Amino acid sequence: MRTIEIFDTTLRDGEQSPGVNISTNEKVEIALQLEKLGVTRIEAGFAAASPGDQKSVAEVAKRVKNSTIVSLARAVKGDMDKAYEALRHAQNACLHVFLATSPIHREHKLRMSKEQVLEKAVEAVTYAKKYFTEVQFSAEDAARTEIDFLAEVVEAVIKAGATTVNIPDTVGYMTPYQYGNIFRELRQRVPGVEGIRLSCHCHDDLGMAVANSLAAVEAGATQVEGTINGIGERAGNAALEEVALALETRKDFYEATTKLNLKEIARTSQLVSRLTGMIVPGNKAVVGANAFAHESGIHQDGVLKEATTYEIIRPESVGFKSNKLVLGKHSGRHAFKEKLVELGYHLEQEEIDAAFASFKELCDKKKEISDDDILALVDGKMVRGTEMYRLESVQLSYGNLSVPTASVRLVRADGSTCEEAACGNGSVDSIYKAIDRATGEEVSLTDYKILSVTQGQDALGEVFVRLQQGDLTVTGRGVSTDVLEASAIAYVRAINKILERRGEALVAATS
Ligand SMILES: CC(=O)SCCNC(=O)CCNC(=O)[C@H](O)C(C)(C)COP(=O)(O)OP(=O)(O)OC[C@H]1O[C@@H](n2cnc3c(N)ncnc32)[C@H](O)[C@@H]1OP(=O)(O)O
Ligand SMILES: CC(C)C(=O)C(=O)O
Ligand SMILES: [Mg+2]
Repeated sequence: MRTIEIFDTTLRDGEQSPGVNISTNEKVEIALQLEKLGVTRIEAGFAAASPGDQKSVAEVAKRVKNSTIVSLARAVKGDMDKAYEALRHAQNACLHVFLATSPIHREHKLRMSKEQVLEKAVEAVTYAKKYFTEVQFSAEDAARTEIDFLAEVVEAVIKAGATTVNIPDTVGYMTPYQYGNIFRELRQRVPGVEGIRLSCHCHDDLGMAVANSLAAVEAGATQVEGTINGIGERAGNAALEEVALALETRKDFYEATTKLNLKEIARTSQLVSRLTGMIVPGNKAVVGANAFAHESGIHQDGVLKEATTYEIIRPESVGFKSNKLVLGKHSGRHAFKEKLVELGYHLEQEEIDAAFASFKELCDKKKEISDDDILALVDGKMVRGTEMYRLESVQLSYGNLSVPTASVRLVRADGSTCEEAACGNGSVDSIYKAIDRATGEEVSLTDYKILSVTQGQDALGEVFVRLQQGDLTVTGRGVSTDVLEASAIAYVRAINKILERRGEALVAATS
């Protein structure tokens, strides 16, 4: 049985999903969960992309001990230097340098000849090897590259010291048969290929990312790259949970498996979904809400008699399990903390205390507290850096014949308060106009979603907003039993993120 290594790029390619942007603290939270899931490599970001990305890679590198931390870099010395700086504290680090090799990219994007691409790839790997033992080279758009040239590049970068060579299907163009053949050819023709990791990286433009990754494994790939829930640029990347479950469930066929702790899959998927705002569709394989639900009578009858009639994966094997701890009004801090650990959180005492206080408040409003309630609560209370504003109160005057008017009171990081009122086209609009006035920020609301986190009349509502200010796009999430309060919390959080990006929150807190 071969062991396939898992390279997770949720924090890099996953964050390239349009509209997604994850703060440093959120990235650390996801990375710690990925470490628990047992991924071999975590691509924490693209350090040269922005100071924020460099900081995120560095923070993840400091906190994660059992997975190798990777930063992406172009074949540019400045990019590699920034990656080196960010990865200095990692227990195990890997530089991931890429350069496109396909004719389309060579001609139109890089404007380089084959010879120049070959020379630059070798030069980049040689430079990276001065600082890193582990260097991964990716031939971007490898799948649309002439096979002779691709083999030449792979051979040259191996000679220059690359320890992993990745063959991405950057634009999701391949069929499984074609993609597998590339790996077969490279295995046959490239000297030295048996001594390195050969990696696949698939995109889902034609819905074949997972099938292509599995075809690569069949043809000799030793590492699979992808993201949790398949998030990523355009249609996304190969969903790692699907790859892992396909290998596990069909190891009779693939004769390969991963070292993932599969029981952590549900938790990881939920965490990534919450922190990115990318909602997992109900029918999504492995982690969708319906993945283990049976609707029709004949199926229900079969499952009641013997689960394997209609279930090829046991829900418990991927971490969908029944509650062991039932929390309520009479629970104390120990049980609460235990529940947080069970749900996959690694919170500081300050964060636990804040979440526990809200939990007790919620107990007075709700009879039963479900895991989803706790997840929503904790997520809302996670301390994410210095927050410039906190919503203290929101009041609304509304009637079907009058103009809605809202007043809000915000508390600044230094303890001072600001209060404003405004009219709007609807309740939410008036709240948002009042917050704009109180903060003095001009932003555009580009997305607004309401979800019910839990069920019943006393359900928690979750609001997700996306705001734009100039080039900045941020998201915010708020949870409350009242959707208008949740709307206000989400909006204030998004504004805090804008301020954090502009560096103002930090200045305000330290001045
Ligand atoms: C397939 C992938 O997922 S690749 C990763 C994609 N991810 C990202 O691009 C996110 C992060 N990117 C960024 O923040 C920015 O693009 C930066 C900071 C890297 C570069 O920004 P800018 O200097 O403004 O350049 P811009 O993005 O407009 O253009 C990219 C430049 O890099 C060049 N380039 C692209 N890939 C590579 C590479 N692998 N090695 C060297 N140069 C490259 C392009 O040809 C272009 O060069 P040019 O300016 O001489 O025409
Ligand atoms: C940077 C590379 C590996 C990439 O994401 C791609 O080619 O899709
Ligand atoms: Mg990619």
